[in-house]
Amino acid sequence: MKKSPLPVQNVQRSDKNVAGKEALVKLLRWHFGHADFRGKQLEAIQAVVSGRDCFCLMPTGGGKSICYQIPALAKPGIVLVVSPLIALMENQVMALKEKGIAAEYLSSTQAAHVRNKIHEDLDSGKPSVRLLYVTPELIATKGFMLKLRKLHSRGLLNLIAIDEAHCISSWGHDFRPSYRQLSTLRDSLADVPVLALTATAAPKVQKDVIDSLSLRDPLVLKSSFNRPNIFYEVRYKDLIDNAYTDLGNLLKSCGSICAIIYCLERTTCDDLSVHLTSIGISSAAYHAGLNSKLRSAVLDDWLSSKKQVIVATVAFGMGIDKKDVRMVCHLNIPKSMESFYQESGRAGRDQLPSRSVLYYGVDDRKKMEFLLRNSENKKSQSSKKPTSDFEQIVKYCEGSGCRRKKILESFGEEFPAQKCKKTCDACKHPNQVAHSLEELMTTASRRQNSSRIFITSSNEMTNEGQYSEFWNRNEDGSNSDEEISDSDDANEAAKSLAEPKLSKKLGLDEKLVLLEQAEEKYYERNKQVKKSEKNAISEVLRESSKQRLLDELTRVLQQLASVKEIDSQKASEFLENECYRKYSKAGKSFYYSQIASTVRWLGTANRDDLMTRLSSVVSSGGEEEPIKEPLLVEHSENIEEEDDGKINTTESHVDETTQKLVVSPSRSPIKLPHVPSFSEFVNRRKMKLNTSADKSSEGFDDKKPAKIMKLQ
Ligand SMILES: Nc1ncnc2c1ncn2[C@@H]1O[C@H](COP(=O)(O)OP(=O)(O)OP(=O)(O)O)[C@@H](O)[C@H]1O
Ligand SMILES: [Mg+2]
Repeated sequence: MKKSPLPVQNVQRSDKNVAGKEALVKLLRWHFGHADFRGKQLEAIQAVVSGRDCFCLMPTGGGKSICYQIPALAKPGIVLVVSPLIALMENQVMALKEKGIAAEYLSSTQAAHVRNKIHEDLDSGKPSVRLLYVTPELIATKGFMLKLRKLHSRGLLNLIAIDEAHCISSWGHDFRPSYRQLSTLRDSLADVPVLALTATAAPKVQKDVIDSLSLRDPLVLKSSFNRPNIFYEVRYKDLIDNAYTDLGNLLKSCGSICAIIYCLERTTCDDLSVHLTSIGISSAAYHAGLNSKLRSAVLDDWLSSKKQVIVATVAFGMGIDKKDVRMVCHLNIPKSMESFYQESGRAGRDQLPSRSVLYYGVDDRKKMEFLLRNSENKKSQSSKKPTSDFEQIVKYCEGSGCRRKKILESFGEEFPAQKCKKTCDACKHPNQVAHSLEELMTTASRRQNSSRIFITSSNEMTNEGQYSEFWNRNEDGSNSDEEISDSDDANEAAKSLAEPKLSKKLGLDEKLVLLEQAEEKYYERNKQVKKSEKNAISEVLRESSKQRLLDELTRVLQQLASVKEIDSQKASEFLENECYRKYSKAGKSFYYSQIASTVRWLGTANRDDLMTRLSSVVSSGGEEEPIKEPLLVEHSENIEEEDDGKINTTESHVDETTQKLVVSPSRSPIKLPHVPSFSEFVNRRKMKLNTSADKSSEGFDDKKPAKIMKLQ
């Protein structure tokens, strides 16, 4: 049953010009059912009720909303709340209405008659609304500003609250150009107190917010950003078999808890949600690729605990007030410590023990570096440094020592590790974490070369419009009247890397394909690039191919433990050189195809195959032989693609006296198992995608030669 609202009280004490605590606590208890104020809530409320500007920094879930909701009940007039998301406004207005508090929001998504009703109320002599939620875009319109001035002239504007105020700062992790226009509020409504609220802790953002809103001698309230009820943990993808399985097991071991899983890509959200559902965890995907109806249905199901786990991109969560989220997982590394703090902070808003688990992978790090570098290059005039912000979260994952300390110190807050009291994995299991990090470093150093691919590629793609949205919201978006985007920008960029839809765990193989596709797209759009350049095999591609061969060979040699004679480093160089010599003139597509074919051959090779093909790099156990020129032994089948697309089979052997490769037409049928060429591999995948119904076509179409392969 709804409570009847307490009449609006003028709680300002005439003697001290400070609102009385008792009256404010009474309002809090009556309307919200909380026993007392938390942290700095009371100070913030008293400041704004007495007419002073206030800048309020409180951690996620700290209770910032109360700081403007109570003033709306404590003083006559309207509290104007500026909020960045329609979903967030809806959520809060609904909750307030349920408590019997007269709150409304104005948005272009509402039916005209609803909006008209609110305007009528505002224009009336005595508006009933106490809290009016609006978007920054609406504030920027002349008509609405005129309305605000009128309200103000009638003494009806009590307070202007800017929620998620960090959105005004381009230093912040969630900059919204439309927030910039809020700087005009101070000029137009000079003596209305302004309350800026944020959970963003970076000092440069704080200063930017205060300056941009022209806050006058504001009371600056800062709470500690420590979230003692959250246990922080990092899991290393490179050291576990499958992150999906690991995550599934983790969730299962926790019982039917409420959780949020953040992924970088929409496709991953979909895939992971399907996986979790298949193992009996009720889950749903949420991202900007779903239509708004579906998204609100998913949100409702999750808020009402019909669904246990929501698998989402960063489009999800700002200001969502679900108290009992017990776990927030990041399946991919976030773009900054600020983003991580905000997102992980959605766990445990009820202050009960909760958990943050970040799955860190070297490949993910490279991908994120790639995206950030693109965005940084694109916005070269801007002074922000996404990549250096990113370093903080990389250190969080890759560094030893207390995780909590790292989070807090990145926000300029001193925190001795002893205070953590074993509430992070590094403090609770220091040896285990140190061991994992050691293993990770070994893996990472092996892969160092391949990281260059992404970095180089990102530089090449600087001008690509498709990547421009990654770091911040669209800076040209200001003309889209009240168009509040909750799209997951990172996702757009990632998506273009991730198509066609890939399997759950991206291997180097797929990544190279994606890179190749990205390169191809780039060349297509830059007609001035010469054809010859387009087809050249770059050093970067060669290095990455070597690495790819090395990875596969290492894996194969681990399986075939009896093969001790092959030096994988030399062997991978040998194999790469072989492909290069053969296809350097034909161009990178053929070269690449041959590399892929060799990798697949490695995957099927047995001891004898390896010993035969790699005989030149097999050590005899005594003195090491120098690597011979890669002209020697071919594996018995040698597929060459001719201009007409036919495949000629040749056989080769080494002439013992001359040590030269002798190639002769094949006399015998192919002996080794068929190794699909890269084109066959690609075409088969296309076929699979197109005719998924026809699951029976297992074999490859041998009549279709590799020539039809064209990367795009
Ligand atoms: N004084 C209080 N006592 C108990 N609970 C409170 C108090 N103040 C707020 N809360 C509760 O804390 C939760 C978080 O509040 P709120 O949504 O205002 O946090 P926030 O600081 O705005 O977080 P975010 O940064 O995520 O938006 C809510 O469920 C709210 O009811
Ligand atoms: Mg909030």
